[in-house]
Amino acid sequence: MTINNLLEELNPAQRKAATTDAQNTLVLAGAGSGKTKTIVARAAYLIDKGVPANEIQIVTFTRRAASEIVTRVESHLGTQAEGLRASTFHTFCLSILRRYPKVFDLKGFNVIDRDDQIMMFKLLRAKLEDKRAKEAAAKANQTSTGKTVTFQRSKAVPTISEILPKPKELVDLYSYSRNTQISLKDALYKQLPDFQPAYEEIKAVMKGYEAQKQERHYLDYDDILEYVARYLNSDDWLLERVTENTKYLLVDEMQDTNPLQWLLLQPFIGRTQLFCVGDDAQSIYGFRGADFENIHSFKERVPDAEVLTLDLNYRSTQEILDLSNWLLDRSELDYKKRLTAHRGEGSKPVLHSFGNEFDEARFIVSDLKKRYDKGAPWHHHMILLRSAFSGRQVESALIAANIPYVFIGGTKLLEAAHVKDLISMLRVTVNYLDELAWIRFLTLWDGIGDAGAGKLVNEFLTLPDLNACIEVLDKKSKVPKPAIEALKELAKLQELPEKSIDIAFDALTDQLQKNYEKKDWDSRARDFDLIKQLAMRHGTLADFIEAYILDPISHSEVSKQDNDDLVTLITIHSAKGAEREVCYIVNASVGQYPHIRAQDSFEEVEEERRVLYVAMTRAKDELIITRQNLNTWATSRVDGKNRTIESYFLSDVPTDLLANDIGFRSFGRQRSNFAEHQPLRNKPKIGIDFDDDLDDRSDGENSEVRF
Ligand SMILES: Nc1ncnc2c1ncn2[C@@H]1O[C@H](COP(=O)(O)OP(=O)(O)OP(=O)(O)O)[C@@H](O)[C@H]1O
Repeated sequence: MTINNLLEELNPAQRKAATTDAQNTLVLAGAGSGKTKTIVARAAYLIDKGVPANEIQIVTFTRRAASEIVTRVESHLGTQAEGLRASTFHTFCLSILRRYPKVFDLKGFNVIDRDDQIMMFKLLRAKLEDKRAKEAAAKANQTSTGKTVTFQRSKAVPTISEILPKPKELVDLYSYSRNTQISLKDALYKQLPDFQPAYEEIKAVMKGYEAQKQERHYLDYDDILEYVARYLNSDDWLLERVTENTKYLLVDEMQDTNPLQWLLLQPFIGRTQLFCVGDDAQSIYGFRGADFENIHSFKERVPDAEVLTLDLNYRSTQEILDLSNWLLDRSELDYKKRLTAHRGEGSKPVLHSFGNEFDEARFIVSDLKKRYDKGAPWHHHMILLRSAFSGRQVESALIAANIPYVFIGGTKLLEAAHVKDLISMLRVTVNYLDELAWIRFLTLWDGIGDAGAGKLVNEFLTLPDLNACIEVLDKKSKVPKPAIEALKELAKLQELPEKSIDIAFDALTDQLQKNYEKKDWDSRARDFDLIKQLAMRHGTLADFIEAYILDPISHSEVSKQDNDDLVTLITIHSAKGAEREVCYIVNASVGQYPHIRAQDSFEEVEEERRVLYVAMTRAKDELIITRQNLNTWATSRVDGKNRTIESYFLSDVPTDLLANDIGFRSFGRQRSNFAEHQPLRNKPKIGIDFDDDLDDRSDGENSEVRF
């Protein structure tokens, strides 16, 4: 296909965007308005105009989106598109870190993932606990030897686990602080206000975490971005090198970028043509720090920026868009959006209410079956969920009814415990200083506990290489001989990742089977074939490990065959870009949209509105919304800033927007009184603590969380 054919496929607004001469452009693209098509056309247009493909960098949020864009450009331009780069923010930054290691003074680092971080925080908490216990004992000792003894009932000193957030929460807090570029104190205030009294302890743990990362040459996800962002902002040599290879930067899903990502994009302004595409109404990652302002203030932040809008929707019928538009219209935020359906009219959405989740699941299954019996394939149907957990009832109903389905949005394949066990064995062979991988690997074996593993690892850290560690293992540990032999073999074999997986699997299988005996080992074992398929795509073991630590692929992404006829069960956060003929939004009940936990914050409620909007706009022909336990519902109220906070988005949907007469009925079983269910935790007001707002890191040296 020629570029002219491709451009002819676009509507005038899309064409204007794809062929713009503006130095910087923001394309505000409504749901289903052809965002991907426009980015593909933009890249193809630039290449056709003579821009070398390798001067164009496309940045997306998922590896899947990146490879889809490249494949589509290649299908239009063939070899002319060779060298076009599309990657996630993290992979883009990692390639810069790898290319200019001297600039960052980062020879030989290891990327650690969330699980590794959680493990580190666990260990650090334990260390702090130990220290406090020792201090308390020393104090008690002092008192008992003192001259005056007062017989007072002393209050028990709270333990660290009582006063500190859980390791997972600490990881999220740490990451939030870095991604939003706010101080730890502010992040704590926003994310975990109940833990503010433990600020000093939290700070100590975080400092310990950073010291340990440095010592062990670990980089976490946020380091990867922050190193590159800070150095690009301060090292002109680096900026020149990077921008001479990146004359055009195309950014997808701009609404999901956060302040750290903005910091990364900033130095490109003026040196690179920026072409950013996004939809503010689909911004649903605020909880991870995504910042609306990256879109709303684009024009002020980027000189001479041209802002274009795409609002002709190709996906859905007008009735589906009418309901989606209504939902946005009710917001006090101005999304300046009114989607119009290119396809014209169709059928109105329906809203069904049920007494409980079992009836709701039964309805969905029977509705699916009816449609299938009438000739609709399973893959025309998508069931949208709030969270993986909230889908359990529907999932078991699908299983019981023998309906084939794929689940997207659950645990990622490379995050599953048994897979990480195997990867830990491979990781130590890539880098023998990888303490976390050693601990995971060693504690897999019978007879090796945390303490024993810790001792061995401390010794490994003083040794010159992997072979020396293997010798120590052989002499001093309970790791069985075959596993030690396997490690030796793996040490020599770094360029055949799929073979390495076989060797590691053979060495570990008996022990893993034992460890996962009661946890569905047979289905877990099948995952290793999938891992091999992934590994085959990589030239070295190190490459494979790094790629999938950065962006763990989901189980279904690997196992799904294109010709499988399956219903899609998906979390809304995974459903961006997805579309199906028939979509079910499950459990759109009171307390779910907006979620009850969000109901005392205007910003969070608005994000919830956008979650529901993303879900609605996935449907092409039919939108079926189901809910439970509808008895009474609270109406809107007003927050401190006189903004309306809605307590239930669907409390008064105009009946003419729906096909059925929903009639608010109460349902027999499980009656609930909504008023009793509102927790309304007293979150403190959000504001900046200027005392803590250090902003003196212009030298690019320090890529750490601010205290
Ligand atoms: N100009 C066009 N002519 C015909 N179909 C189009 C055109 N532009 C987009 N489409 C179709 O509209 C649908 C939505 O496009 P696309 O997936 O690119 O939208 P999107 O803006 O990325 O959507 P969302 O942000 O909601 O995921 C696709 O099926 C696409 O082929």
